Amino acid sequence: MMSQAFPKLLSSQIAFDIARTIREGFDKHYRLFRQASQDARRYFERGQWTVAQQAARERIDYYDRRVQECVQLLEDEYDPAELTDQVWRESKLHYIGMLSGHKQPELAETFFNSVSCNILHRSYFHNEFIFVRPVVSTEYIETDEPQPTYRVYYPAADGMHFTLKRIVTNFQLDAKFANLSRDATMVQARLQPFFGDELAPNAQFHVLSSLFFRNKGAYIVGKAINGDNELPFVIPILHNRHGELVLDTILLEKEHIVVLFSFTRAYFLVDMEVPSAYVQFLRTILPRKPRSEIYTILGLQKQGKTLFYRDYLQHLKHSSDLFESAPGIRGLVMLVFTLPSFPYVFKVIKDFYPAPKDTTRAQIKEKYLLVKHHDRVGRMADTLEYSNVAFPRARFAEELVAELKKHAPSLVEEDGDQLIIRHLYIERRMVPLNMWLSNAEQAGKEAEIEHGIVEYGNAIKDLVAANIFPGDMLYKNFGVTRHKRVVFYDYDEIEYVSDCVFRTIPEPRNEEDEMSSEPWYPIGKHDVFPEQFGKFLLGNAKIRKFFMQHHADLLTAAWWQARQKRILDGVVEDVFPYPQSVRFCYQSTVAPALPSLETSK
Ligand SMILES: Nc1ncnc2c1ncn2[C@@H]1O[C@H](COP(=O)(O)OP(=O)(O)OP(=O)(O)O)[C@@H](O)[C@H]1O
Repeated sequence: MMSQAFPKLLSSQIAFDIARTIREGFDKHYRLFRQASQDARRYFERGQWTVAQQAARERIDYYDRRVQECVQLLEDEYDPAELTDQVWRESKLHYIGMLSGHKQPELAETFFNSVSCNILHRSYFHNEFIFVRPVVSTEYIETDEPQPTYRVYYPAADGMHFTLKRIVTNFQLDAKFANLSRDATMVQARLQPFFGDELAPNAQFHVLSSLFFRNKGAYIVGKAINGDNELPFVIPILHNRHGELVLDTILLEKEHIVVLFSFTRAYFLVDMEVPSAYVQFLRTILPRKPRSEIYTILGLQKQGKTLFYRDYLQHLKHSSDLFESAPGIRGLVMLVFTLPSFPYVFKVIKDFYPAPKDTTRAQIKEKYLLVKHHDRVGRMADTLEYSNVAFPRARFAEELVAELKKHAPSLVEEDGDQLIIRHLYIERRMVPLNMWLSNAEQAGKEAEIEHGIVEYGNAIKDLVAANIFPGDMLYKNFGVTRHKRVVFYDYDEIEYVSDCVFRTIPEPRNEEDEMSSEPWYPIGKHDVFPEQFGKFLLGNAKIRKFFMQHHADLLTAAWWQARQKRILDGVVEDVFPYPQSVRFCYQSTVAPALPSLETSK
């Protein structure tokens, strides 16, 4: 039904000017956002890894900066008294008009919300002033640029080998391939079971026109079609140790592709004129991934956050279960709750922390921000940060309300039938590793215990490669994902590996030292004694067995010191977002002909 307040005429010049200022603010944002992806390509071509990492980090803040700039412009220009409800209502309508023919209308709408909500007080949030739902359709938006969103190739007409090479050369990377023909042969061999000996008349490849850049890789994303079958694929392009390009593998397993786009990784840099078209394409290869997560992994995290919130509100409407404390050991600094029917957890920073925690809310927020900006290497969960979230009070278990009021009174407010939480983080729910291990133990599943421990050690090693020391390494601080990967989620004690001092415990000087229950030697603020990790981690005999078999090195200061030295030497480590076993250079038949990427740092 049309709102009664819908204006017949748009009469306010201010409303028009505000809409134009916001649109110009958004267009500037998106221009810079695309520029970052174009720069990423150049850094990749030249192998400038440190610069690339830095630029990827900086891009995360572009959005908030542009919103702030825009808010500032409007606040400088107008008296708050001029910004009446009528003006905002008209601004929104002008804005809708300005988005006709726009290539990123959904993002521009979100930008409007960000700016207007920044200026308006919360109690003024009103459906008529912001975009609660998308108004402008993103269906069938076509790019005006010479290259379409995806290119189509026909191997039956052009030959499979030629087509595969063409797919790669069409990206026109300004760097030499070591031996593209050899790599294309490997790709062709992996695709052989899909295409068989005779191609169907409709055999084709659809390949997204822009490369996906992240860390030291560039990824070709597409799908193969043959008859009624579709096969999504991703081809990572890397540098070998001579700085030449190689196709490292072709990922065809659904699980490998899903994990590549996981919420535990840094965002990709992809140059897209029409992002919604990329999202639509990616949904065909990742059908279970919500659109919110796809936008996020493409670096459009504000859009991801907006869509997530819409999904969440809809879920809330269509469910009836209660929010309750998350299963597992309660945190000392975070109060964690969940809605069983919804696969996420909500984390609130408590007001008080018992010893030995020595931190503040500001420091904890800083650590979460650090993780947001850092390469999460597939081992740290991404978090969405929200302010002033209104929950229906009736959906909260009484014990949970009591816990919230007890542990975070400053953040919780009851307002009629709503419970408002002033600040929280939302992240994907996992099975806490301590629970996973004890479930496996009870069920007598040794292989699962082994898997959990191997993954746990690998998670720590990947984090270390990314210069992250988890601080608190207890199993309860790690979770197991749907894909049975172990991921870290407790960030309040995180440190950079480069800032730590890894030490061996000194030999006791005398009998008194030996008998002392407290350390007799001085301990610095950043000192870490890896020999002591065993005390907390190896109480269980089965866990101990597997740990010592696979990760005994984690218990020696020497291992940590060696890793730290590489970081201080400026080495950017390779962390592969797929198993080593699928890499072409691991295929014994061709291994001698390929350069070893293990050493290509
Ligand atoms: N993403 C998640 N999925 C499932 N459970 C989670 C998740 N994050 C946290 N939890 C649960 O909440 C508990 C506390 O979370 P977290 O470790 O983040 O809090 P904390 O206060 O920082 O903990 P600590 O006292 O170890 O510092 C975990 O032990 C786990 O049981």
